Amino acid sequence: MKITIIGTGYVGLVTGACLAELGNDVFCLDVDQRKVDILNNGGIPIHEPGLEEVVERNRAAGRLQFSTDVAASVAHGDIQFIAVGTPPDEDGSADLQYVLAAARNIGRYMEGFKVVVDKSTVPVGTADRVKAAIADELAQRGKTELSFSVVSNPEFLKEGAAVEDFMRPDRIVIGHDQSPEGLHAQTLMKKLYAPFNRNHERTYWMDVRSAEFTKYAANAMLATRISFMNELANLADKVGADIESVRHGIGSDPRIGHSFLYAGCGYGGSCFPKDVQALERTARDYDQSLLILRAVEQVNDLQKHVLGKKVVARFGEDLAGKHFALWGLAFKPNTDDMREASSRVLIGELVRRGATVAVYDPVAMKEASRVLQLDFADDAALLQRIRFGTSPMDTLQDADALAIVTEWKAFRSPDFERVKATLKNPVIFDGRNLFDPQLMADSGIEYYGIGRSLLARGQ
Ligand SMILES: NC(=O)C1=CN([C@@H]2O[C@H](COP(=O)(O)OP(=O)(O)OC[C@H]3O[C@@H](n4cnc5c(N)ncnc54)[C@H](O)[C@@H]3O)[C@@H](O)[C@H]2O)C=CC1
Ligand SMILES: O=C(O)[C@H]1O[C@H](OP(=O)(O)OP(=O)(O)OC[C@H]2O[C@@H](n3ccc(=O)[nH]c3=O)[C@H](O)[C@@H]2O)[C@H](O)[C@@H](O)[C@@H]1O
Repeated sequence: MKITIIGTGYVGLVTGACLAELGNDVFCLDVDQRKVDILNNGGIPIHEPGLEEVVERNRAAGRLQFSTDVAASVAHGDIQFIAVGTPPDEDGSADLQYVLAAARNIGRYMEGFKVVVDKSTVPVGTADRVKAAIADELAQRGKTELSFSVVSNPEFLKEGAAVEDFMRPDRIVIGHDQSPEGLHAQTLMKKLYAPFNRNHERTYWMDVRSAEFTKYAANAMLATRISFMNELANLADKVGADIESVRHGIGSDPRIGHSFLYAGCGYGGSCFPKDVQALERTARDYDQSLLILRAVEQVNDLQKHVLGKKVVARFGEDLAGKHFALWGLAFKPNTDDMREASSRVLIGELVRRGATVAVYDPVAMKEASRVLQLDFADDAALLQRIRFGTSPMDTLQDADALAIVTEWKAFRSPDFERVKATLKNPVIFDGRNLFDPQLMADSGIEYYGIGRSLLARGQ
């Protein structure tokens, strides 16, 4: 099938590459000439495991092309995926300017029937606005006889496992209407997704608004589980319980399940923070408040300070003259994405209190350097307090303590004797609960996890 993907970011590039891998003829459009140049020169603008190979293979086979040519992109695909960003506006709502610009472009150039698929995460009712934008452009061209259908097909992939998630989806949610165009769109979407599930056992067909809502409901539920566990972990620290034991204890109930119950130093990324906010904003537009989600957001904002608080409790408010090692910068492992990463909050807190830090991340160093320059644009002196290390061990030199923010595999089994010998004080603040507190105690390391009180072990 001939497919156009509008927006070649995380979602657009993965969607385009994976659909090309299944034999489709895919045209990826982006307004960012730099991105398109990188892709056309055999590079890849993001770090995503396995993606480069899929892109390269399909580009070489002529099934995947990248361009900034809007007219050609509209002419190419019978199905036009909109996968542009929907960042938060100042009031927390999703900023739809990129989605609507993409829609207008389709209306401006289309010459035959198109299925327009909203893959971006968009508030309930956006499909109607996309439809109106396209219809408006067609009216301006005097081409109202041209027909199209707008379908909602939200994406559930996770960064760091995006190719795998796209190729082996738990579910495919498709919202369409019951008009003749909507039913034709359903037929085309069925054909497109047939290789993922021949009998469509994983596809959930629904109306457009429910599909749009499903995406926010999923992210809000996942964020809720995390904030719930984080709040309990903070209490576990006080009452002397171990949140890891509690996690196993509750996760074994199939009604609860084991996934997404890891306490830590807060959730980050481009989606949970913005989607929780956007759903709250939608509720407000309808004079309803989502009390739970407001709490989820507040708990997360506080949780990003939890490591900083533990550092202050151990070393005091004034950290001048103190030096810390920090492992992990990206918001999660296997990505270089720094959006809303907890590391940024901790680094800010340490350097503002006068400390210096040496940081290391297996893949996010370049992106971190770019982002931290923006974070400290108003106070370049603070930026001088950050050193980018060459390895995890390198950061430990002269450090008073180690803080871990991202659970990269490479951090899971360090040589603890060496860690202890290199640090000035054998102190670890572990924001992702990588280590066993008992093992740490036995190794003579002063260990601060999240909700892993040693009291629980009678220490
Ligand atoms: N990143 C993720 O893991 C996931 C993201 N989503 C959602 O997917 C959407 C896209 O997210 P990302 O891929 O992360 O964003 P991104 O920021 O990585 O990529 C968006 C791309 O769209 C391009 N763009 C903007 N306006 C354009 C236009 N008019 N025409 C062509 N290209 C245009 C930008 O230059 C950029 O390259 C968002 O709504 C997000 O919430 C959904 C599931 C997972
Ligand atoms: O809409 C989106 O963009 C995507 O958002 C999340 O994916 P992503 O943000 O890539 O990463 P997650 O693995 O969900 O992690 C998000 C954050 O939660 C944190 N987290 C995750 C799980 C957990 O148990 N505890 C926890 O603190 C992670 O450290 C990370 O900071 C969802 O998992 C995807 O299904 C969704 O498609």
